Amino acid sequence: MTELLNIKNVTYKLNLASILTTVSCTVPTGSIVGLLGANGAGKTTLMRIISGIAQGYHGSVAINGETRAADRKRLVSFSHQLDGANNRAHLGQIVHDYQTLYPDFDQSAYQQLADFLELDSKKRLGQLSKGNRKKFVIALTLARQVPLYLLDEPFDGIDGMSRKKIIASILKWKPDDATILISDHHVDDIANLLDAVIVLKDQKVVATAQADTIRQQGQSIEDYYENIYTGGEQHD
Ligand SMILES: Nc1ncnc2c1ncn2[C@@H]1O[C@H](COP(=O)(O)OP(=O)(O)OP(=O)(O)O)[C@@H](O)[C@H]1O
Repeated sequence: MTELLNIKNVTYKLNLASILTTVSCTVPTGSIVGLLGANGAGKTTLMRIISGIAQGYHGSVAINGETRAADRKRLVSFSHQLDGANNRAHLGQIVHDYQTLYPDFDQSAYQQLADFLELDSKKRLGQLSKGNRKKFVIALTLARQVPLYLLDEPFDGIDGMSRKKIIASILKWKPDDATILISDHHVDDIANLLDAVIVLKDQKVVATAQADTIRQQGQSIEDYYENIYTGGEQHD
């Protein structure tokens, strides 16, 4: 399997505080990889670095061999939470803005996802419930046609049935060569989706494993994560 993402010795500080220390890992093309870790472990920060948003780190990040942040930005769709977006804007307007901003935005893919997730484009952003806002973010993120998707806690605040629906939408939509890095606190929610896991703890990657290897050892991914969380480092 070819490597889509290759992170080598990434170290990152913010206001003199260490956030990530010599983080190294790889993600194969076409895989769905869980980025697991407790609150504050650095998952969002690592995604911000991968996507080219966070600057000033040491080490290297390559997506399809591209290491410059400006080049990586074109190759990644990151699930921004629309924090800066105008709450009075209609969803249709925001979709239009995405089309203008991202030439790789696929309107028909968006429409399929939006229909499946029952999003109403006539609603204003501020009228959406927390869960529906998350669904909107997922549809916008997955509608871009890029090699790498970064989904940062896509299910936070979403009810169980909607979670199932979003997971179904990811599986239904996913082209074979699309690669997804997904973070979530509820490991059991995403366990069935995953081909591999990367665990962050104390600023470092403390474990990497193939999901099949974990299952062959008779463990659930949730148990594996709990063992790492309470124990030490483990690598395939
Ligand atoms: N702007 C900032 N200034 C200083 N420290 C920050 C800043 N943003 C994040 N941090 C710190 O960086 C660390 C990693 O944060 P990050 O949001 O990446 O973790 P996370 O694993 O995504 O956490 P969560 O699961 O709670 O979302 C935390 O200790 C956090 O307090």
